[in-house]
Amino acid sequence: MHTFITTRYSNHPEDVKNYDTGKLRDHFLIESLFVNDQINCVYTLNDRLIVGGIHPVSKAITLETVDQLKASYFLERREIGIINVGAATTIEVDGIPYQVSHKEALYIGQGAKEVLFHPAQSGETYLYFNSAPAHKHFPTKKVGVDDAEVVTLGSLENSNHRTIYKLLVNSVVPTCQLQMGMTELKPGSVWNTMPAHTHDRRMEAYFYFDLAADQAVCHYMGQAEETRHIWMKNNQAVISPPWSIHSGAGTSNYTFIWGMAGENLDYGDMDTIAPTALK
Ligand SMILES: O=C[C@H](O)[C@@H](O)CC(=O)C(=O)O
Ligand SMILES: [Zn+2]
Repeated sequence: MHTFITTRYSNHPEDVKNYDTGKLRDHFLIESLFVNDQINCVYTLNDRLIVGGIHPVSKAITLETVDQLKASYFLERREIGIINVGAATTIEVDGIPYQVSHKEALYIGQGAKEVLFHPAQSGETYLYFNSAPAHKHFPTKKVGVDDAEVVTLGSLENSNHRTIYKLLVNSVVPTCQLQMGMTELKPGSVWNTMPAHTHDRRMEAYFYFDLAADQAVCHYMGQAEETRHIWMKNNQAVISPPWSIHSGAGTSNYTFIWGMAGENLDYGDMDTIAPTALK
């Protein structure tokens, strides 16, 4: 057994108003994703997304089923999206090897029985994943940065100049409900997802990486008129309930992975909030 998983419950926004720093962090922050030869994950009851990290070092490790699923194998009733944030490696899906390089994604559809994560030949493998319930099979597909739908948003003047790589979105790969991508902040830009938004139809998880060890990101959550913040370090993730904004400002630039599950597959379905409307 090399998989460790904890459950996080859903939260009512009226309740979250009363959370202090520790309680906010306990409910929403995922501090430790990468442990040698382990899969570490969180099962959130927000759309039942599983958020996790895979770090094979001395041996190949499999995607094991977990008690939360009551399924004979992990992907029996689920789909998964994996993004490599470390050195190039091989992921085997029912015996078929996929080479996944740094910042490339692999979508694996419902029904794949054996998924094997190999350690990198050179360098270290860090794989970040999101998995959502799925009741239909779609083919496994590797998506590189060249296959992504790319948009550049913001400006250096507004400290939010960034490139959004939509990797696992329905124009690139068919999925049941999962959408994932990666946003890179340009040097000198620190704000992500500003103007902020909510999408009550879908929850979201953010994973911050490529952040220097001595720098931090202040992640904002909550309803627009009642925001809270969580200070985060490199390689940490945070859960955003459907009713919450999700935005951050770093003490330097960084990259992050966003992943969503819920009601529709329309990336553009967002209710934008003007910066002046935030409280
Ligand atoms: O619902 C979409 C997600 O929140 C992100 O794609 C937003 C983002 O990467 C950004 O604006 O920087
Ligand atoms: Zn969003």
